[in-house]
Amino acid sequence: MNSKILLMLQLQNQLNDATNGDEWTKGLTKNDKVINWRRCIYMECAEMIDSFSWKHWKNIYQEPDWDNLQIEVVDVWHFIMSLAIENYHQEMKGGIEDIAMMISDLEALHSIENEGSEEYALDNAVMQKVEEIMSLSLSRDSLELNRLLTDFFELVSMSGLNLDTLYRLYVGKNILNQFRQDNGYKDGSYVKVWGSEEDNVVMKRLWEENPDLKPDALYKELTKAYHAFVK
Ligand SMILES: O=c1ccn([C@H]2C[C@H](O)[C@@H](COP(=O)(O)OP(=O)(O)OP(=O)(O)O)O2)c(=O)[nH]1
Repeated sequence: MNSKILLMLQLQNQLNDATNGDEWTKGLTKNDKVINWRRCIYMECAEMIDSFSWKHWKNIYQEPDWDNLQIEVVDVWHFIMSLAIENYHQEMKGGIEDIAMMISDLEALHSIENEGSEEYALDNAVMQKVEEIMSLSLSRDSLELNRLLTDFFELVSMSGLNLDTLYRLYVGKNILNQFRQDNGYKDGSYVKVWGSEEDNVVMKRLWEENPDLKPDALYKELTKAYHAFVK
């Protein structure tokens, strides 16, 4: 079984427990808000498309924002794992280990494990892949989890990521999401821009500057950086 996949699923489960309460797999948060992971996926997909200058009438020569695309890919990954955990729970197919095992057998995972992609695909090909993920999540048919995961891993590769870089960015964003929840994200008191930078950018920099940092230490660094700007 792929250990990185298992760890990411465990971290996602913990983040969702902390954000939504322990019973989130039933489809409701502890505040009785309906959870719709498919909607989360297609809305993040729309944000992904915005990383490209897709409007044929505006800023037509602007280069794609690949850094932003990668962050959105990682956001969608949070939601795809959540949907998989919910689906396995609701259809009594098993728990996190079972999902990790199923994912470990996917051909598309092997291709991002082996070849480290550092190349970006052509803009239109990436947008088409994003739209495939969008249409699978918009569909009212029963969930095609294998297809969704396969399309997602293909997108990972097309965005210049591989399993190692996805893993590292995912752990960083997961910690930031937890940090946001602990600092008033739900009630709106959280401040997203720290000085002149967005929290996502600060997290990415701290994480990239210190490759040996452990997730707990990243959380502490975020706390320091936040309190330097936000009292
Ligand atoms: O139950 C939840 C709810 C959210 N998320 C994560 C997924 C994603 O990483 C992030 C999305 O939250 P939001 O849309 O508020 O933030 P964002 O898209 O990261 O904001 P921005 O792009 O402005 O940084 O929160 C979860 O993991 N579980």
